Amino acid sequence: MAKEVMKTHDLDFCSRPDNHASRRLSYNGLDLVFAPYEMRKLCVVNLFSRVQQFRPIQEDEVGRLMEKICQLSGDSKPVNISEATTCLSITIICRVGFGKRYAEAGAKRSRFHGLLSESQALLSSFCFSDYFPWVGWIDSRGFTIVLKTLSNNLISSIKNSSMNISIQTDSCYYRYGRMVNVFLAGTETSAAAMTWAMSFLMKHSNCLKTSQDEVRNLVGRKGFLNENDIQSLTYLKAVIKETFRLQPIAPLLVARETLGKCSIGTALPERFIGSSIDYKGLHFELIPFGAGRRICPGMRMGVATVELALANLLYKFDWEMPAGMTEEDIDFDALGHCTQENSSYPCG
Ligand code: HEM
Repeated sequence: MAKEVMKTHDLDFCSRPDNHASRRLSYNGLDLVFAPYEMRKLCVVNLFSRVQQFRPIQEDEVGRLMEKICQLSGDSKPVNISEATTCLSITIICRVGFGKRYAEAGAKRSRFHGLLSESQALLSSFCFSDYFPWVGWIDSRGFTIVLKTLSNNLISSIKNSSMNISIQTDSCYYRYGRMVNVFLAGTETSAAAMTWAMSFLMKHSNCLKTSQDEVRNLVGRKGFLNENDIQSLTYLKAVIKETFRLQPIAPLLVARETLGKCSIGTALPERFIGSSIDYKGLHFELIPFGAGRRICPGMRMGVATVELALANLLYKFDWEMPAGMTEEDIDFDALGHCTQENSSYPCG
């Protein structure tokens, strides 16, 4: 693959619609090249589609999250769902992809979290920075240090396994670029989906009650829902689809402007009960993961994380708005963003 450093200005990004084109991101001569085909192969064939590989990890991490929330609720502290779900997504991706717990990355962990937030914020304001290049780019060096450690683990585990993937070692930045892309694509998306779904349920208390009744009646006193239990949760799955319909994650994370006002109907998960409409790219009424050749390669993993976490959050805890707030205060037109400074959720 041809690699050239783009220096038109400090920040440059190139993405062509061609399916096999590379995506290139440069900062001060540091070249990150994303090759969609290889990235898909990394995601789909080798890592994130191996259900048996990520299931126990997801269950373990969701279990740890429940324990953390138990502690917070025992101390009567509010839970920052956005931050808790971001920690959950990052930790699962680190463990599945790199065999390492995000929480065990020590001092680098919080730096890593900050870098992800920064890069996400920057991608969201992408057009703005085209016009104002002085806004700067994510701390690429910081990202490189963390991802170097993580991706070296990944590379040794791939080399020691029977996975059929060729690792290019000619440019370490080339490799890290692909890692950054998978991280950005896989963490904020799943976390945003969980946060929106919880916000939806908090705003619609009748849906919250129906979902909770379904989950609790199904498992009784079992204590924890696993992947097998999830398959029978018809109503919860409908709530997740309705959340995808009302708040399609990817277009909301990357800024878009609509040409006109449009109405998307009332919030009603029941519309999906008994309906064949699914999000797997075959029904264009609902395509939160895209469709066709470029459909999200992390769809199964993303959905599995969202379903498992939500089911257990609803099973284990009774939820209410923080003191002084009502469901009318939940604004579905805007997504609040949590920063490191105001975070209260202890990761790990
Ligand atoms: C609920 C969670 C998620 C949602 C809503 C979501 C949504 C999307 C969407 C809409 C796209 C663009 C598809 C297109 O271009 O037509 C995409 C691409 C992508 N997603 Fe996801 N995603 C999620 C989770 C994940 C996870 C967990 C991973 C990886 C572990 C992942 C990895 C990727 C990658 C690598 C791409 C780029 C694929 C390409 O360019 O060919 N996603 N995702």
